[in-house]
Amino acid sequence: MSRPKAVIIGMMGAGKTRVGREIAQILSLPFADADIDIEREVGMKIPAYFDKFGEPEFRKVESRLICEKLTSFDGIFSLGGGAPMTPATQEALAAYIADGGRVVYLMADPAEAMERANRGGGRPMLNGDANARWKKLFKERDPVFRQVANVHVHTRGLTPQGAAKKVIDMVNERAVHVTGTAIDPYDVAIGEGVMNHLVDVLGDKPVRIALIHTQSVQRHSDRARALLRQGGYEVSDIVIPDAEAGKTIEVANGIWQRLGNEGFTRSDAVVGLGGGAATDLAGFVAATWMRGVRYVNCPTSLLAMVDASTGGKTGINTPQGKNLVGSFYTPAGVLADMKSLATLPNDIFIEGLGEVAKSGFIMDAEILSILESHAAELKAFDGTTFLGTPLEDVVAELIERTVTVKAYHVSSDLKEKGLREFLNYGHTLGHAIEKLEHFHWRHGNAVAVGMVYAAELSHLMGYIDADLVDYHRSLLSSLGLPTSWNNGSFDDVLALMHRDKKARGNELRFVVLDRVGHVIHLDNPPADAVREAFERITR
Ligand SMILES: NC(=O)c1ccc[n+]([C@@H]2O[C@H](COP(=O)([O-])OP(=O)(O)OC[C@H]3O[C@@H](n4cnc5c(N)ncnc54)[C@H](O)[C@@H]3O)[C@@H](O)[C@H]2O)c1
Ligand SMILES: O=C(O)C(=O)C[C@@H](O)[C@H](O)[C@H](O)COP(=O)(O)O
Repeated sequence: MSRPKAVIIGMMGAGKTRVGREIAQILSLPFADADIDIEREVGMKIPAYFDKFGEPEFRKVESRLICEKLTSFDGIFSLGGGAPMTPATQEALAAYIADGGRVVYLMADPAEAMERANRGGGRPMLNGDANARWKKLFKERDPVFRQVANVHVHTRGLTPQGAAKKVIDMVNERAVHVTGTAIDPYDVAIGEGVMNHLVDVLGDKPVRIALIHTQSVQRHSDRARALLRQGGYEVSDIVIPDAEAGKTIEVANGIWQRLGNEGFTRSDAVVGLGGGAATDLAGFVAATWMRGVRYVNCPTSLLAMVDASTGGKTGINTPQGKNLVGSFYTPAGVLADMKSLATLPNDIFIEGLGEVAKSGFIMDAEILSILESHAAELKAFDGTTFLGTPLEDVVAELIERTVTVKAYHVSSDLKEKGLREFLNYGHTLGHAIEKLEHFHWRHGNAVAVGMVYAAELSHLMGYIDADLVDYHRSLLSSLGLPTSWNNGSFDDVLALMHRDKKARGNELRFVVLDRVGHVIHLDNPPADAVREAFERITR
């Protein structure tokens, strides 16, 4: 079955046909325009068809033709302005995206688009006061287009060739579209240079941007700040303490004070740049300032790319435990720029593999195969020589797959009522270890030990065999991750596991495997199994 390389949607006058043709030419692919195909099929011009049969009939023909083409045409396919408003077309586009397709929303400057739309003439939807009609349609269609497309390309000031090149770059990037109940859809873009989309993702509403980052990623924050200033924003550069020391109420309070003093309003925005601790804190500030402002994450560690920056869990630690205060608040976009990994130390890269392996264990067994096949190279990761090597593509695929697992769990359960809890595999013990180690143990390392613990518990409960427990140990240690911990008492661990967010009342709740790629809840397991599994990870 063929499918288009890209489908272009946008308002009348956005340049869908012109830019679409350019893209097709650059890529040596065929180009199709739905409006031209319709005219060919019905044997008359669209305005005449509208006059004779009316819009509903036109939409039926249009939708049928688009649905056919989405599974039979392998070029660049441009749709008519109103096409994505038809529910059947929306469903077909969603299926196309689910199959890896790229629906590109060409976002032209409204004045330029109106001018072009008027110039062309012959548009039945613009009869009467054309500009007023265009604006009205824009108001109706823009939110739908944003929802329907998984690639948003701003073209203001670009020539058709420039816009075509931008679309090609964005279509060739890896991206995971996060959508679902209670989520304003957004993309996680993965690739070298994706940070360049920062201004596009923030949009033109914010005047001020709080760029929140740690000192350790200064090289990347300098780049972000330059991009933001070029984009015309006033940038407040906010440096926070490194790692978990940044995830505190005192740090958040300091930032709230700055935002207040610097006149941040509800239409201003936050950019979180750094490891997971920085993006958790930045998201928390964005969620709480004026009860919520737009934010974009630029994760710079592997762990932040695959996990922390996506999904909308934001938060801080308290003396009582990890991530106990926070909110579910989704970003407007995530830019996982592979260039950031060039400065990432080896041990912090390896830590990130803990959450990657977790996603393999709970859902995508292909992740485990990739980890197995490349364990030695991954373990030897060296950021300074990494870019441009075959390993970069392996890592990009691991990021895309892991984010896809996360997006799946988050899409129907943003607020973690059930399904999302599966992402917490290994975290019940993991968080307890982090706390007892005063956060000197890295999160991904603690989760690795936590997964071995959960596997032992599952085995003791009869869900999995000893081989699968051994496989946890051998895979994780081949990547350089720890599989045991022996620096605290069972009673302390148990007390902390009772404070885990999955616990209910006095009952412990765990996430355990019943086979590779499949997880279940384990509620209130017998006390002796909980203790015995702990004994087994201390050896
Ligand atoms: N919100 C979520 O869903 C979620 C998911 C997973 C983890 N987390 C949180 O994320 C945190 C762990 O994230 P982490 O592992 O990234 O730790 P981290 O944020 O502490 O970063 C680790 C260290 O690496 C440095 N660093 C990051 N990127 C770098 C780069 N490119 N070059 C040089 N140094 C760099 C950081 O400054 C820090 O010193 C924990 O607080 C965890 O609770 C949140
Ligand atoms: O997104 C989720 O949901 C997760 O559980 C992902 C975890 O990998 C992540 O470590 C998260 O921060 C844990 O959240 P918490 O609610 O257990 O604090």
